[in-house]
Amino acid sequence: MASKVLVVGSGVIGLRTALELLRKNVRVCLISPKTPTNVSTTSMGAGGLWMPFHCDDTRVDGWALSTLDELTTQHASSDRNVEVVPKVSFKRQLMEPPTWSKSSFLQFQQLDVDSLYKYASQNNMRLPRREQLKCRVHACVAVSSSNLFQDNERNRDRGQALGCDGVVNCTGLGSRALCLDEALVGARGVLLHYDRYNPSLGDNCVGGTYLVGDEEECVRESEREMLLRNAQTLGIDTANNDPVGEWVGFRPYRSSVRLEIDNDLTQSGMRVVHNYGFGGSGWTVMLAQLKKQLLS
Ligand SMILES: Cc1cc2nc3c(=O)[nH]c(=O)nc-3n(C[C@H](O)[C@H](O)[C@H](O)COP(=O)(O)OP(=O)(O)OC[C@H]3O[C@@H](n4cnc5c(N)ncnc54)[C@H](O)[C@@H]3O)c2cc1C
Repeated sequence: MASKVLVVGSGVIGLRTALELLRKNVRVCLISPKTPTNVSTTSMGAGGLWMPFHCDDTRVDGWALSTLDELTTQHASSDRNVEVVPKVSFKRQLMEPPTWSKSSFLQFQQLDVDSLYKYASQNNMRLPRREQLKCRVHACVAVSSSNLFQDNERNRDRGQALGCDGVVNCTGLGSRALCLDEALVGARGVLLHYDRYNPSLGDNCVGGTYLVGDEEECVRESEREMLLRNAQTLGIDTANNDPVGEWVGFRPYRSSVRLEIDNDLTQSGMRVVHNYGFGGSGWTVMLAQLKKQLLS
């Protein structure tokens, strides 16, 4: 087991990785260009709900269910970090009940909706409050492929200068440039926030549109209109209640999550583990994604 590890990235995946390592008495140095509570990061802006979503990796359902088990236990012990909030999903087609719908806690049910969308499903999701992820970031720096992952000599020197003997790469979509990973694409999503635009508290949000490969950073009028219609269906009086915020984010989508030891870099003397590509499910799998052997 490494004695001090450099975790790169302070989204939900980087923070959970850091926490797991700390629990194993490993010292952690966390670096990121943005603080964990910065709402412009994907993890902070996202809905933060438990639901496997647009992640094709077959391992995701298992990770999601074990995360759900742990959240259920935390909720039963009145852990205030886990909330149960209603969530309604609108579908154009009747959906097959997913495997996780059998969980009695989630109370999954299909609803008939007489609106733009023919079907909706409802269940009780849990939102881990994001205050729990506030932590001290060691240094606010961005690393680039040339200074961390490609120049092995400098990589080793840099790691040794920080006193680290391992690196976990949790840079989400940043890995596209960092690792020149062309399999990683942004899946754009738009959210409208009602009541309070305070992502550390459970606000009402509508959205989570999904468009793979769309890099547009502004909300389009057509999207806003569609989300407002959904908000109306949910009973929000949109005529007298403007959204207090809107947000565009990019899910780090990859057909399979990259969770592996980088053998090439590790041979050069610095053990590097990649941990990214969780698409629309980063929060959902957060308690289970890091394989035990990767932590050994
Ligand atoms: C609209 C929308 C709604 C969503 N809703 C949900 C939901 O309800 N439930 C759910 O489970 N998931 C949801 N997601 C998906 C979820 O947000 C992502 O799966 C998750 O945030 C990915 O976390 P991450 O830590 O891998 O990446 P990120 O949160 O993007 O974190 C990456 C970190 O790496 C840092 N970084 C990047 N490049 C570098 C670099 N070169 N050097 C140093 N640091 C770097 C960044 O600053 C950041 O700190 C949603 C996403 C969107 C867009």
